[in-house]
Amino acid sequence: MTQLADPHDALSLRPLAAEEWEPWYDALETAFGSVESAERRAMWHALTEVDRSLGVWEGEAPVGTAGAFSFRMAVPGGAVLPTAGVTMVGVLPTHRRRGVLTALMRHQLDDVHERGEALAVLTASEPAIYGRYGYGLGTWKLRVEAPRAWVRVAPGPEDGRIRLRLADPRAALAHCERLYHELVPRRPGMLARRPGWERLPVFDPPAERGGHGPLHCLLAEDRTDGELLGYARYSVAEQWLDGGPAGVVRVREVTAASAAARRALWRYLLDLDLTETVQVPSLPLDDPLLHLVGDPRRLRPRQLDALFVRLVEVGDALRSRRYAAPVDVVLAVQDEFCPWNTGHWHLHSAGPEKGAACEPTEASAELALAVRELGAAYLGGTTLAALAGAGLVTELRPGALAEASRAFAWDVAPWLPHGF
Ligand SMILES: CC(=O)SCCNC(=O)CCNC(=O)[C@H](O)C(C)(C)COP(=O)(O)OP(=O)(O)OC[C@H]1O[C@@H](n2cnc3c(N)ncnc32)[C@H](O)[C@@H]1OP(=O)(O)O
Repeated sequence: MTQLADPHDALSLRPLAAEEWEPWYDALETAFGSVESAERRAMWHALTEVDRSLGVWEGEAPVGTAGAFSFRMAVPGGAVLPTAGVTMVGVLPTHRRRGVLTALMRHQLDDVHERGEALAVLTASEPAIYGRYGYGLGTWKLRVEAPRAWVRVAPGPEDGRIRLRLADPRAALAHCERLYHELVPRRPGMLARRPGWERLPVFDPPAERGGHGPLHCLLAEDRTDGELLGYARYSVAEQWLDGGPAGVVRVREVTAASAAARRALWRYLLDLDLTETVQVPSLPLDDPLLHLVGDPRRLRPRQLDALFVRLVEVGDALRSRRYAAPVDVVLAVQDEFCPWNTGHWHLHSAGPEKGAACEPTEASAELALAVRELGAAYLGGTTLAALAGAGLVTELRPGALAEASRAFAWDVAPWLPHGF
């Protein structure tokens, strides 16, 4: 147990005990000002890793919460690394701005470090909160809302091979999860789902449908041998206006292993009878849908922040990914919250086919940046050059910025497949 330095309260920080979960989660809901459906609460209860859950307590009452999931996340080059997925962070309105969150983050990052996880990630309720703890914005997402009348996918040459079939989402789940897992290493930011997490993509309690019908699962299979080449999950809200039918399609996920399967899935989703609008809450910035439709402007894409990334162990993290181009650079890293990372790091790699080395060094720095900026650039979705343009990375040896920026960038945009 850790006492918090607060002149007025007797606040202590300690891990959660399993039987304290209900009041602990009540405190989290109060912090968010929301009440979840019984089904969602039960799902998060089942997924909570109690030994990674922290509370700040005033006597017996929880006033602050934070948890972590033991994820495995894909990084550039295809390695899938142990990663702490920070979650369930909340402080009661009565106890805000007294350092409760900072105490939770301190304890949590020390714990992540001791566990040997080089990375921590989170999605932020407000992006301004987590930079002070070293989290940088590492992935973005596109939100799309397409008027069906204007957006079409043209047929392609190999479409005859694809057979589309509707299936019960739960019955088809194991089949779809196999394909999902095959594709995880190909896109940085993808999360390999641990046992239990497969319920998330088909989670569909009636209380949360908001006027939509049940979730559907559409399978794209090879007509000749039945091999699963892609799937989509979506729901439809029926709606009738004076002018006629105006249903809304909400696409939760499109996963495809081939261009033909992807085209067939999108052609179906963008041309459902009685619907007028197709909403897609999250797509990668480089999603092929942008190139499949004749008029991408009509998709009305909006770019939003998604995953924040923190390098907890700079050397391990930088060694574990691949680099798009040869790089040999000394980084001066500043990390006030996790000072073991502060110092000069010599990063070198011969390019994407080779591994990388990253060791502490006494050599002169060539590029200076805070750990938050390394987190932002780590998955390859934000360039060091862009960060330097904002004054957040300083070039100390001419040419070092262009060299490192080319190496850190990646040709597949990182993307977080689901919230947590
Ligand atoms: C991963 C996730 O779960 S994200 C969910 C986060 N939770 C929520 O948004 C729920 C509603 N909000 C809350 O519960 C709380 O206000 C929290 C958790 C955001 C902050 O908790 P607090 O205990 O008040 O934070 P704490 O007092 O430790 O503040 C630390 C610093 O962060 C700053 N800060 C806190 N909240 C915010 C915010 N929402 N926006 C910007 N800065 C903030 C504080 O001003 C303080 O800055 P300083 O170090 O310069 O003085």
